[in-house]
Amino acid sequence: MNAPVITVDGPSGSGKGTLCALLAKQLGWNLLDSGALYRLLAFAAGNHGIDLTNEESLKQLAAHLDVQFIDKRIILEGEEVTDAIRNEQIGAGASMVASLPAVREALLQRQRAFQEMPGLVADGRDMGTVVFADAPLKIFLTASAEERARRRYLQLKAKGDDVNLASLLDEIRARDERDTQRAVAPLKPAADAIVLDSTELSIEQVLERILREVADRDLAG
Ligand SMILES: Nc1ncnc2c1ncn2[C@@H]1O[C@H](COP(=O)(O)OP(=O)(O)OP(=O)(O)O)[C@@H](O)[C@H]1O
Ligand SMILES: Nc1ccn([C@H]2C[C@H](O)[C@@H](COP(=O)(O)O)O2)c(=O)n1
Repeated sequence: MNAPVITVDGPSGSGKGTLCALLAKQLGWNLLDSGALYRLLAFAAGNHGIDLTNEESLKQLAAHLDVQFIDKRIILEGEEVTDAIRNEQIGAGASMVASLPAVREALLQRQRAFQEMPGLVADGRDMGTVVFADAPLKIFLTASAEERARRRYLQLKAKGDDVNLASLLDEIRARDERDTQRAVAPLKPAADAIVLDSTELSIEQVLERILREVADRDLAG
């Protein structure tokens, strides 16, 4: 029997990562942060001097990406990059490499390998539409661009970064445009996804709502 999967897709800053980490912890399930793979590829491309539009080289790099996820740490080619991949520049680079079909294909099996017992919470853009299209519970988490920029601003400010709300809003809109308009696996809700707008919901309210859906489907045993 395949391990059950809960997919959580949505635009940048909608709260997917926060929610998925809480959900996986609460259920005792595995967690896939698929965006981290695209971020790692963009970061590795920088290390190797590969242009973010060079599909053939990026495909090769993606197929052989030397990465380890150890607890909450991410090690790329022997170097800890857990924090280094979490900025808007790498996010924009990730969004660029993610628009290349050969790159997406090269990362597919690596993502599917996370589907292990007792279950998987999968965070991304195409988890419910492509990677785990048979998942029994699919969530599409969204929020207004203004609220997502505000959240990102608070998050980066708390880290001590020098940030500007207007620029963050522009970056979020540009990333939304690229992620939703690309030809392959664009960001969109799966036909059978539950669409949750978190603009006016707390993290706890979103978690509670999803746990209710898990219970209704008897997914957690
Ligand atoms: N419902 C919410 N209310 C208020 N703040 C929230 C809510 N959900 C998430 N946040 C905060 O918003 C910020 C962005 O959340 P998070 O990183 O989980 O988004 P994301 O969708 O995973 O973004 P990305 O796809 O770019 O990684 C975090 O600081 C998080 O604590
Ligand atoms: N399943 C996925 C996950 C991520 N991406 C791309 C698009 C995002 O802008 C970028 C970074 O993702 P984040 O870490 O911000 O969630 O990676 C994708 O195309 N498909």
